[in-house]
Amino acid sequence: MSGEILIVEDNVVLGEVLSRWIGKVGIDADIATHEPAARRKMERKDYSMVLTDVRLPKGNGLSLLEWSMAERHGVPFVVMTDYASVPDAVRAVKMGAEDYLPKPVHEERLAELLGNILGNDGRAFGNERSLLRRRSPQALAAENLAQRVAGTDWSVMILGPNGSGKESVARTVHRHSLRKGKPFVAVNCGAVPKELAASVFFGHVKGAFTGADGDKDGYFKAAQGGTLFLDEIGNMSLEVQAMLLRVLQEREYVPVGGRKPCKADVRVVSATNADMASAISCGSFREDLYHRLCEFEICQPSLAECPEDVLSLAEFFLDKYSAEMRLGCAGFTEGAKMALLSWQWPGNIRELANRVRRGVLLAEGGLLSAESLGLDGELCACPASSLKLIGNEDEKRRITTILEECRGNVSHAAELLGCSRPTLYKKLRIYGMMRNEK
Ligand SMILES: Nc1ncnc2c1ncn2[C@@H]1O[C@H](COP(=O)(O)OP(=O)(O)OP(=O)(O)O)[C@@H](O)[C@H]1O
Repeated sequence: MSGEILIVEDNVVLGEVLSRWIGKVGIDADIATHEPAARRKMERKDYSMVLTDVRLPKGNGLSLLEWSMAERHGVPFVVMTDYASVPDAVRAVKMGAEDYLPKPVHEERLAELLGNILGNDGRAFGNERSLLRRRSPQALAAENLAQRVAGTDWSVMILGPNGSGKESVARTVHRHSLRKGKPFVAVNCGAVPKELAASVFFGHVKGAFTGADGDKDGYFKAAQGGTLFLDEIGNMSLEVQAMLLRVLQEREYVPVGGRKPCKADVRVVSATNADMASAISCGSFREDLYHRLCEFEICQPSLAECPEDVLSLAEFFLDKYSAEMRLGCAGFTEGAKMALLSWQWPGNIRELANRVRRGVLLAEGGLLSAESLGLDGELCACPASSLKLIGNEDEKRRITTILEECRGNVSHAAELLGCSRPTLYKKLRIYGMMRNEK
C-alpha cells in the first residue's frame, strides 16, 4: 500500500488545502477532480484512504464508493458533504463508507479522522481539542496526577488501553507545565519504520541520501522547548529504541548527513497499552530505555472502569457532532441510555465518540436510539456486557450508576448488568446498598 491518500474534489483550492493539511502529518496526497480520473488512479495504485466529495462534475462520490466496494479494493472511504446533503452522508455510511466529513472541513476534524482511520499521528496537527471535564473518581485521579507531575521536568509514561484518553492526559501534562505555549508534538512510534527513524526523529540535511533535496527538521526539532509525546512505544523496534535511548542520555542528536550536534530540549511523555513488565522480560523492550521514559507513571482507566462518565461523554459528543452537522439532535432514548450504560466499551472513548457520531447522522435530527448507535441486540450478544460479580469498588459504582438510570428498578438493572435478580440483591446486601440494612 502506498500510504498515500486520494482526494477527489473538483474545487481545486479546497483540494490543495486538504492536501497541505494531510501533508503536515507526513502523508502524501494525490488529487483527482472527477470520478473517472479517480477510478483510473485507484486502478493504478493502492491508496490508504479515499477522501471524496459527493458532487463531482463527472460522476459522483457515491458511485465511486459503490464501484470500489464491488471491485473489493478494501480502501476506507470518507465522504465530504455539505449540510444540505445529509441524506448522501447517510447513504454513504450505509453503503460502507468509513466516515463522513461535513463541509466546511475543519483541520482538527480531519486530523481526528486520520488518527481514527489510519491509526497514525493525525494528532500532529497540534490543535487543541475541546474535552469534557470528566467526573469519575478514576479519571479524576489520573488527571490530578498529570497536573501534579506537570511542574517537574520528569519523563512521564501513561499506561492504559487504546482510545481511553492517554493523549488527553499527555496534553494535560503539557498544558500545566512550564513548557506550555511551546509545541506539543505527537508521534506514533509504532508507525515509524526503522529505516526512516533517524530522519523522522532527527531530520536530515540536503543531500544526506537520494531524494533528500532540502534540509528537513525532525520531531525533536519540531518539539524544541516543548513536549514530545511518544505514543505506542510498545510497538517500537529495538533499533528505534536504541536510537531514542542515545538521544535521551546525551540530550543531543545529529541530523542525518549533518555534522553539528543539536540540543534536544524536550520533555518526553510516552504512552502504551502494552504490558511493559512482560515486554521487558521477553526482551522486546529495553529496560534502560524504560527507566528513562518512566520517571513517573500514570494509569489511565478504561471507560468501563468509569461508568459515571459514559452518559456525560455521550452527551458531549452528541452536542459536538450535531452542531457540526447542524442536526439539532435532542438527546438519547431511554433504551439508548441503558444500552450505553451496559455496553463494555472495548474501544473506550474513541468507540463511544464513533458510535455517537454515527447515531447523530442516522437519527437525522431526532432522538438517538440504541439501534442508531449500533447497540441493539448487542446487549445480550456480548458476553463482556455481563457483570462479573467479583466484588470491588468499580462494581459497586457500576451498580449504583445503572440503578440510578433504571430509577431503582432492580429487575431492569439486573438485566442490564447481565446477572439475575437474586445475584443483584446479594450484591446490594454485600455493599450495604439495601435501604433496610442501615
Ligand atoms: N475528556 C474527553 N472529552 C472528550 N473527548 C475525549 C476525552 N478524552 C478523550 N477523548 C477523545 O477520545 C478519543 C481517544 O482519546 P486519545 O486519543 O487521547 O486516546 P488514547 O488512549 O491516546 O488512544 P490510543 O491508545 O489509540 O492512541 C479522542 O478522539 C479524544 O479526543
